Amino acid sequence: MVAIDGPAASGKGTLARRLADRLGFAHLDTGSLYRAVGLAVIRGGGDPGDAAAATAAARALHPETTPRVLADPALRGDEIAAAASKVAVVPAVREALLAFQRDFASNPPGGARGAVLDGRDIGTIVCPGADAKLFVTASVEARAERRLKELRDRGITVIYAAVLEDMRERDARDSQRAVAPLKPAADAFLLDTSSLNADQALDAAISFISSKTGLSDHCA
Ligand SMILES: Nc1ncnc2c1ncn2[C@@H]1O[C@H](COP(=O)(O)OP(=O)(O)OP(=O)(O)O)[C@@H](O)[C@H]1O
Ligand SMILES: Nc1ccn([C@@H]2O[C@H](COP(=O)(O)O)[C@@H](O)[C@H]2O)c(=O)n1
Repeated sequence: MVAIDGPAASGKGTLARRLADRLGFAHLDTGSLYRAVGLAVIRGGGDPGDAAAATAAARALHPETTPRVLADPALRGDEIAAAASKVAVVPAVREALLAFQRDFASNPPGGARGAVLDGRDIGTIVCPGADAKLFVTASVEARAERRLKELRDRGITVIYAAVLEDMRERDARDSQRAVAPLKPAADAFLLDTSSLNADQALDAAISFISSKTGLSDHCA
């Protein structure tokens, strides 16, 4: 099992998807779970900062329906990212989402031979016994540039300064919260992608994972 953590737009999701593909593992983007809770609160007319509403929404997610909920394109907006980081500070929300993540890691769906989970607390809390842990990072400016490009490619009008400010706010909320803050596990491999493209990041991750676990390409 491979655990990948890191801040927003560091490239951890891209890396996790590509690694899972190369290794023949199932992939879970755990940020989508928090986004689903934030979206449910907003759709219910509530405030993502309301701990009771967030807890009720997290407890209402059921394993059988969760895969469909996680595929909702409405999860991808920046408003939902901010809502996700607000519900994520609530300990009862995190507790409610833990079993689904751990079950995915230990029983990967589709008969996959392993799992890659990416998020903020995978190596520290969700799967502290992971076979390999990576902490993917990049400068906040590089991450804001990436997110800006991504949003503009989707036809969304946005300015760099606003994206940078959102990124800083989310970084602060994620790394300063009391429960499961964003931080590298003591035994994580630190991968700074500021000056790496996605292929270079994948190569660096594969060589770390191979040295740590002996796992190699699914196709090799
Ligand atoms: N190494 C890289 N170099 C440049 N751009 C990258 C790199 N890796 C990913 N990207 C691009 O940066 C953007 C953010 O990447 P990605 O979604 O993988 O980040 P993330 O850490 O999962 O973000 P989030 O936590 O917000 O979901 C995407 O548009 C992606 O294509
Ligand atoms: N393991 C995780 C994953 C995510 N979060 C929170 O959700 C927000 C959205 O995550 P993305 O990866 O989709 O950007 C994120 O800012 C975190 O607040 C989390 O707490 N733990």
